[in-house]
Formats: sequence, C-alpha cells, structure tokens
Amino acid sequence: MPDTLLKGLVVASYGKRYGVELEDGREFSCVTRGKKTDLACGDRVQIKLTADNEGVIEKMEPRQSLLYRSNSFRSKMLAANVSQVVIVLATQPSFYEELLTRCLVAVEAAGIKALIVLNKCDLGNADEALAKLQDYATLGYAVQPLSACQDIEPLKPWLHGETSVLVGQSGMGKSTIINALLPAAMVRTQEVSAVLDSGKHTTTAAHLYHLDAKSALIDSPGLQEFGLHHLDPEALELAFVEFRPFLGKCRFNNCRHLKEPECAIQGAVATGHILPARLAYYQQLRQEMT
Ligand SMILES: Nc1nc2c(ncn2[C@@H]2O[C@H](COP(=O)(O)OP(=O)(O)OP(=O)(O)O)[C@@H](O)[C@H]2O)c(=O)[nH]1
Ligand SMILES: [Zn+2]
Repeated sequence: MPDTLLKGLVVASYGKRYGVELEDGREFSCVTRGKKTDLACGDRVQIKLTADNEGVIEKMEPRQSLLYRSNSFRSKMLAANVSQVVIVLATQPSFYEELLTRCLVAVEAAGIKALIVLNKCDLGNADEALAKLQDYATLGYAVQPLSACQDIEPLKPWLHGETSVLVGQSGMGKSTIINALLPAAMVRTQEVSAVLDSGKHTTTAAHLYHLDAKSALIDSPGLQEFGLHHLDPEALELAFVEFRPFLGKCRFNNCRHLKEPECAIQGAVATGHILPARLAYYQQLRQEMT
C-alpha cells in the first residue's frame, strides 16, 4: 500500500535528509516535499514510503515546543517537542557563563525546563565551579554535579519521563554522558549515518535516542554560536526570570533597561534583587537586537 501515511518520529536530521522512526521501530531515510526544511529532531510526522528504506514526509504534527539555536545570519531549529534542556558544563575546561546565559534565555523563550549539569566533578576545582553555579540555583535552575566517566546514576532520575536535549560546549563530556547512558549509541549512529549519508559527507544536526519507553535524549552539536536572533525584546526580558516581577514598572513603558532613567530593572540591581552580572548579560543581548 504505497499511499498509506505512516506515523513516525524524526530521530535524526542530516541537512535535507531526516531519519524517521516508525511506531514499529523501523527507521527510514526521508526527504520533505519541495524545499521544506523546517523540521527538527523530535518532530512527529507522517510519511509515505517510496522505496526500500526511503520515504517522503507528507505531514508534520503540531509541536509542543521548539528550541532554536542561531548564529548571526540565520536561526536553526535545534529540537522539537523536548520537555527539558540539559546544559552540560564541566569543571575543566572552564565554561563560558555568557554561553550558559544565552542557552538559558533560549530555553526560557521556548518554555522548556532547564537542568544544569556540572560534569568532571572528580577533578580538583569542583567547589569553585559549583560556587559559580550557585547564582543559577538561586534563580531556580536545577544544578546537578556529575562525574560521567565514574558514575552516571545521579543523572538518570532527571531524565526519567522527559524528552531531553543535551547541549554544551565541546569537551564538556556530552559524548561520555551519552555513551554511559546508552552504550550502543555509537554503533547506532554509525549505522544510521551509513544509511542516510549515501556517500556524501553531511553533518548530523541532532540525533534522538530512546532511553526507555518514556524517556528520550537528543544529542546536538555544540552550542558555540547560541545567537538569539529569533527573539524579540519582550521575549528577551521575560527570559531573565528574576526580571519578571519588575517588568512594566519602569518610567517608560518601552524601557530597554539600558540607560533610561527610573528603570525598575536597574533599580532592582541597586537594591540587590537582581545580580549586576545578569543585567550586564541582558544589556549585551539587548544591544545585539538594536
Ligand atoms: N575527569 C573526567 N573526565 C571526563 C569526564 N567526562 C568526560 N571526560 C573527559 O573529557 C573529554 C571530553 O569528553 P567528551 O565526552 O568527548 O566531550 P564532548 O562534550 O562530547 O566533546 P565533543 O565531542 O568535542 O563535543 C574526554 O577526554 C573525556 O574522557 C568526567 O566525568 N571526569
Ligand atoms: Zn527599565
């Protein structure tokens, strides 16, 4: 029955090709109709089979969430329908707080939960790195210390029942985490690449792995460029969670919280309700928008 539409899940995206897993577990290499490329790993779709191991994506189901990463030129979809973003940091090499901030902004704007994992806690300077993350814990973000190469167990309860996407700078230990959670992952990645790459060198944008019947993990490439060009100023100020009680209380209702007089956000910094560093990150991102 070549015209039957089959329900599936996008488990890999390779440029213009997508790996789609059907409900029975079979996976097919699929293309979209025309020039449509606005699909992401985690999207629920309906496909029509065209030949052995090939399919065309005919329909996409509505999304619950969509996480973007973008650079200065364009935004790209990172993952769809995720419930949680796991930001992987490490004690060494030291992480960029600016990148963490950008990532948290993207997560808030997408309406998703965030978990901050501090990996490599077996190395010497864990206390220092954890102290740095205390500010984020105070803001309400979950922070989980980990040593992925020694014991992955502390991470597991956080992933249960969630569709999580792992993001992090190169070298923080994402691959180590995935391999510890899912020892067969590497094998599977290679098999899928062989099917989908068809001899060409394409990079995987993201890949979804099932941890169990209720939990999935999406691996994504580094987030070195976590531009936020898809956001508008309102979304940006809302993404700084501790700003929310003060929004709408500035003298000017179009206040950018840069140098305006009688700004409630700057006032909250002066009274110790908002950290100066958070305002500085906000202002940097706000200025990128103008
Ligand atoms: N000491 C220590 N080293 C770790 C831990 N987790 C990972 N590493 C090491 O850190 C290095 C980088 O780990 P990867 O898992 O390759 O990092 P990645 O984030 O996947 O990096 P990319 O592949 O570049 O994206 C490797 O040498 C790992 O062995 C840990 O918990 N403790
Ligand atoms: Zn203001």
